[in-house]
Amino acid sequence: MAEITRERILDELRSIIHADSGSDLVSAGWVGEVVIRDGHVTFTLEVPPELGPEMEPVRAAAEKAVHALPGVLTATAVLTAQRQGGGQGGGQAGGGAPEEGGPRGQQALHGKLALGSVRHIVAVASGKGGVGKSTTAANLALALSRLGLKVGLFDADIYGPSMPRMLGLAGAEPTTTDSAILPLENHGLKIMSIGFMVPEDAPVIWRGPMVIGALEQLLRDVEWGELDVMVIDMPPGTGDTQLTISQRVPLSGAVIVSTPQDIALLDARKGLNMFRKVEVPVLGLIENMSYYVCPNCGHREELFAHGGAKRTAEEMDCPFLGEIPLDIRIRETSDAGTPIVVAEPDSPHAKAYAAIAQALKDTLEGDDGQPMPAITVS
Ligand SMILES: Nc1ncnc2c1ncn2[C@@H]1O[C@H](COP(=O)(O)OP(=O)(O)OP(=O)(O)O)[C@@H](O)[C@H]1O
Repeated sequence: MAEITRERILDELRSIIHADSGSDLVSAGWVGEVVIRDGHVTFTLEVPPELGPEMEPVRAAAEKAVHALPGVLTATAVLTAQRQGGGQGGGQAGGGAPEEGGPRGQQALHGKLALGSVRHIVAVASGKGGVGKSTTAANLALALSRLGLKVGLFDADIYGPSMPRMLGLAGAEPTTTDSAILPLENHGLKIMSIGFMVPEDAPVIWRGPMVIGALEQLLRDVEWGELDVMVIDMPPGTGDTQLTISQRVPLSGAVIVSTPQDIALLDARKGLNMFRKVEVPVLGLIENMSYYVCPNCGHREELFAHGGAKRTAEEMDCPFLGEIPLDIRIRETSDAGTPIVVAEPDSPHAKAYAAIAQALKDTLEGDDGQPMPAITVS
């Protein structure tokens, strides 16, 4: 089978001419990201915003041309609007404040999404993958629900959406009406995940603008109804995608999950700085896999220099929300689709999540117990 390369695709796109300007797509500088994976090609066309509406036929022609290349199994072209001043660019969250319009991938995304009937939106984030962010997000959402709040959980972890499995909804599909997608419901939560919409192996080929477009569409089109809190399980890391979500979604604040090890804490600091840069309040740090208690003898072992997150929180002048032990029941219950907060509500682990949920609720509602208005950042 012929090898598909970026060059081969660009060559093909040079044959597509935009009639008005007489320029081909590559020379015009409109071809953005090109992702090739096992014969599946996805690319973005980043065009000046004023051309947007008339570019659909060009997009379709480009998609068809690339699809026709030998060895290409599927081709997807995504149209997105250039930021002011050019179509190319990029940058990482750590690389300075985003300029007007932000880094690549958020060009068409000025302003915040309006999620009118959702009172507070809280992002659960981590500087790196595998620290237990999704497990924490699920249990925290469930613990908030057990405090009497109406809670939604939005799984934005496009690189590995785990909520369908973790919340007992693997294989489920959301219902759609003419104008909206209805969230699924289980364990008292309203749940939406990118994992309900795409085949399991698809998310990894989505990058930058594609990710943002898909997430925006989901957030906008899902009929959440009235919610006290929406918990967003963020994609791990601190790159453009995370930054754009933080800028586009009217977050009340963010919670950062870290393990106690130094390296994870370094990443947690990056996460903290990312949210601060875009003026999203960091509501606190949670230390996951903090310690281990032997179920037989009750001996407590601090495997990874427990307490690192608390120290980091102090150093970075951010609240410390609490610690969750490393325990096989936390993993087993999540794997089985009924997280520990629901499966074993009286266990010390469920109580640890409950305490964090209470602290979070208090912060969101203000010290006097009165609901405070959602913080939005313009
Ligand atoms: N406190 C804990 N005790 C035991 N196992 C845990 C705990 N927290 C998470 N795990 C397990 O660790 C693994 C990774 O957790 P999880 O998927 O929540 O991480 P994550 O940070 O969301 O990862 P990613 O963002 O990379 O998808 C899972 O198998 C989960 O069950």
